[in-house]
Amino acid sequence: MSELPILTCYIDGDFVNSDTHFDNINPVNGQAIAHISEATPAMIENAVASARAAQESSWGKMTVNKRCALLHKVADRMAEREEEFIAAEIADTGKSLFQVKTIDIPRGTANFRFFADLAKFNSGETFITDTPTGDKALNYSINKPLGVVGVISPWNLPLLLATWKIAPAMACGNSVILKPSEETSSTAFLLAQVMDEVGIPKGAFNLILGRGRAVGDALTSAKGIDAITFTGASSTGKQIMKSVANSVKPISFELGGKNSAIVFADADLDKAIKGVTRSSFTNCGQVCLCTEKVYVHRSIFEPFVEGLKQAALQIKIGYPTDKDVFMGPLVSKVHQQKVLSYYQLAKDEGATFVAGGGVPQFNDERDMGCFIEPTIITGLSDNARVNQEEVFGPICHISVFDDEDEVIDRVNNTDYGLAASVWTENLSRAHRVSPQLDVGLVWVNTWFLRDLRAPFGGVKLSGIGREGGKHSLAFYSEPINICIHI
Ligand SMILES: NC(=O)c1ccc[n+]([C@@H]2O[C@H](COP(=O)([O-])OP(=O)(O)OC[C@H]3O[C@@H](n4cnc5c(N)ncnc54)[C@H](O)[C@@H]3O)[C@@H](O)[C@H]2O)c1
Ligand SMILES: O=C/C=C/C=C(\O)C(=O)O
Repeated sequence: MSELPILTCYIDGDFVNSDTHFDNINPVNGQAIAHISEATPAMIENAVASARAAQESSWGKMTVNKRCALLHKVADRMAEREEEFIAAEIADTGKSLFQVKTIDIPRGTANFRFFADLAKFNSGETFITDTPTGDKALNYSINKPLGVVGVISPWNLPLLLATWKIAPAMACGNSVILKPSEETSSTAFLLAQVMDEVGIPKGAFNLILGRGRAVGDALTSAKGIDAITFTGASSTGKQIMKSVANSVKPISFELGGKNSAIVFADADLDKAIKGVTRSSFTNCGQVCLCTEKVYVHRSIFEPFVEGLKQAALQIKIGYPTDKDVFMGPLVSKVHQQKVLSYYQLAKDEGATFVAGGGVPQFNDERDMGCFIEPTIITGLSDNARVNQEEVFGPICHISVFDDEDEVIDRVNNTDYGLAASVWTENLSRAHRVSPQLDVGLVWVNTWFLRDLRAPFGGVKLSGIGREGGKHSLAFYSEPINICIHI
């Protein structure tokens, strides 16, 4: 084995290596930066047994105040090790230092702090009941943990999305087994170190590393898993549904999207151009909320297209830690080839390329990486494959529209239903249009502005259920109603 570090699993309070490894690749230059130890079936079984034991004793029986105090300590320790988390997230994903410092890592700690506070208010309901015989009964409910929760997270916002599930699950008294994406194991491994350093009881948090089909599938089909919370592609969600079907357990799905931005004639044009630049190209377009379809009113179509083109051409692509870099590489060679295949499909479908369409040349090690140009296209129908399928890369298609009802119908013409953004200075229009969009999240004159108390999730192929605030507490709890005849 080379001198590269080995990222191991964390099971029953121990860091456990296996004899199966695969390389962790830096997408900036295609170089291996670590070996990942892939969990074996026996290790997964041990993780489930350990999680069950902890949930039935040390962790599940701990008072909510003590549990939440420990989760605040996790956040404290993550903050102390912030620089390591930043470096690890960049090494795995290639995303810009700006984004990692302002979004990914701060939300990792914020997720723990938010739910460590909120879980103390995870209260039940009480009813005084008039009985048919004229006396009374007291109905009250209490919230119990689900038990052992399998957490499966994606590679695009690795720490943010893993802790968005782990924090409420653990705050509600569940034990968790985290299976992060095989592309991005590093911050999950650091999180396991933090859990260990803080003294989270063994088994309350377990980490199993490895590939989706092998390890993820084993986790979802394992006996002793009481619920699955998953964020990832809709196609994977379908696989997981089949895998858990025989056991009938709660599932929380945050899946794919094919999100639109609508720019009305009365929009603030500069604000809309800046906003759609962010919503199309942030994280190299690898955010489930990113805009891949832009609908612009005919009266401002030309100036908008030109403005977005200039904004795209000014995007600095390069090393994640270089000054002013907005876009690093895509997460992997496989994903780069997938996105480039959609660029080719757009060409084949007859799109006009307003900007981008290829791979930037650096004439250095970065040419071995997974870089790609931010791309703007026009001229395709709404039913073109590029306009129906999720690309999950830095590309958007701009279409012209004439009236409100038309554009609402066109935005809803998709099997997905995650997010949309509406750009208008007309208050009535904002409130009239937003509820008509078949999505879970609408932003007006902004994008990806988050309140952790708000419901987060999608409809149709974009998911099942909501995360955030009381919605997370509800998913990770089992309400029990108790009726006392007075
Ligand atoms: N709705 C949201 O909040 C949200 C957030 C981020 C990403 N996503 C979606 O995720 C996708 C990109 O992420 P990705 O490529 O990591 O998704 P993915 O579905 O390929 O993988 C997600 C996770 O599932 C695991 N996995 C893969 N196959 C599995 C199986 N058969 N059983 C169990 N686990 C399995 C992977 O190892 C990974 O940990 C995009 O479609 C994006 O839209 C959605
Ligand atoms: O790529 C998808 C991003 C999801 C973001 C969140 O779930 C969040 O901000 O809580």
